[in-house]
Amino acid sequence: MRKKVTIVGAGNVGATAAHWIASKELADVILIDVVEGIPQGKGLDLLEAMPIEKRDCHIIGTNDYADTANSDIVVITAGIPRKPGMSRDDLLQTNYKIMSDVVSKVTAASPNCILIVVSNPLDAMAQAAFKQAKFNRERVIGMAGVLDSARFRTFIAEELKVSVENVTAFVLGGHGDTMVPLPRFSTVAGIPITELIEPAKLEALVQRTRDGGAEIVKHLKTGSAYYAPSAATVEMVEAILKDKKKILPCAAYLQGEYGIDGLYVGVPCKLGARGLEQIIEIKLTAEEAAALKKSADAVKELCAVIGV
Ligand SMILES: NC(=O)C1=CN([C@@H]2O[C@H](COP(=O)(O)OP(=O)(O)OC[C@H]3O[C@@H](n4cnc5c(N)ncnc54)[C@H](O)[C@@H]3O)[C@@H](O)[C@H]2O)C=CC1
Ligand SMILES: O=C([O-])CC(=O)C(=O)O
Repeated sequence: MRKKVTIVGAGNVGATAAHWIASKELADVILIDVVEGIPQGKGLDLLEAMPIEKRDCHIIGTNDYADTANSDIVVITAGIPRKPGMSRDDLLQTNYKIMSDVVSKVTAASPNCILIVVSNPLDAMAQAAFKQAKFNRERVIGMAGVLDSARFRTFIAEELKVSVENVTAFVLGGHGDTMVPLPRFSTVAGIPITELIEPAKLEALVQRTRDGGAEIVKHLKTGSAYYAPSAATVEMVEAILKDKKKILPCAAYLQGEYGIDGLYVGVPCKLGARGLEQIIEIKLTAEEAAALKKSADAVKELCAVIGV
């Protein structure tokens, strides 16, 4: 039997994630939304692309959580995106209400699923989902670091005019202005980028990465990025479905790792069939550790506002 992935929120990120999943033939997809007609229309439209793409995935759109029953993975993209002039944190109260509603429904329908949280502000939403779902931390994971690292990799590849395939990068911390790109752990064909890009230029790439979401919002004006975010989400989905044991930067509930306790923050994680299978602790310099702490403190502040 094919695996079943539910995507909550049939908007830009949700529908595009469904597209990537189907194009890679990873699983059957249930697209669910509160708006009537949109998930049904997008789901059927995508299903009708399958003969052309030669992919046997079944896709349906629905407003009924009964259709999502016993999903292997549930991706939550429900919520409002930001507009120019807003920070992700401005979405906190609205998206917290939506997250609470969604988590109670998906966990009732799929008590054994793995939850991947995408809605912003990401780390606080992951924390809210974790507290409400009452799943163990292996089964509630937030998507941000894969996206932030992909942006950093893009900028490095463009700067050095090398294949994106040569570039690896790590971005830790919360998915906000205080995120922590780590040049020391970013490489081109195994060569640390600190050997290849001079410090001032590198700092500019780091800052562009931190502002990567806002850069897209400024162009789009009506919403935020969705191609790279959905591709990043689907890399996590694939790692879990295929039990790849892939190391990816994800938001995970820390219990003492990196000196942080009881909080979702982005760190290197191993993803496999059980979800979050391991948190990798790397030794940070004093400066990197201070930046990570500052980022975690910003997440903690947001969580305190909504009491999670
Ligand atoms: N973690 C990350 O790195 C990223 C997070 N995001 C976040 O993802 C979220 C979605 O972004 P977009 O898809 O661009 O927005 P969108 O507005 O295109 O889609 C959101 C969808 O959620 C639906 N929705 C609202 N309340 C719902 C509920 N209670 N149940 C089910 N569906 C509901 C809406 O009807 C809409 O179709 C935003 O919060 C955005 O900030 C976006 C990009 C990257
Ligand atoms: O910028 C936003 O609001 C959406 C997002 O999280 C991103 O693209 O990094």
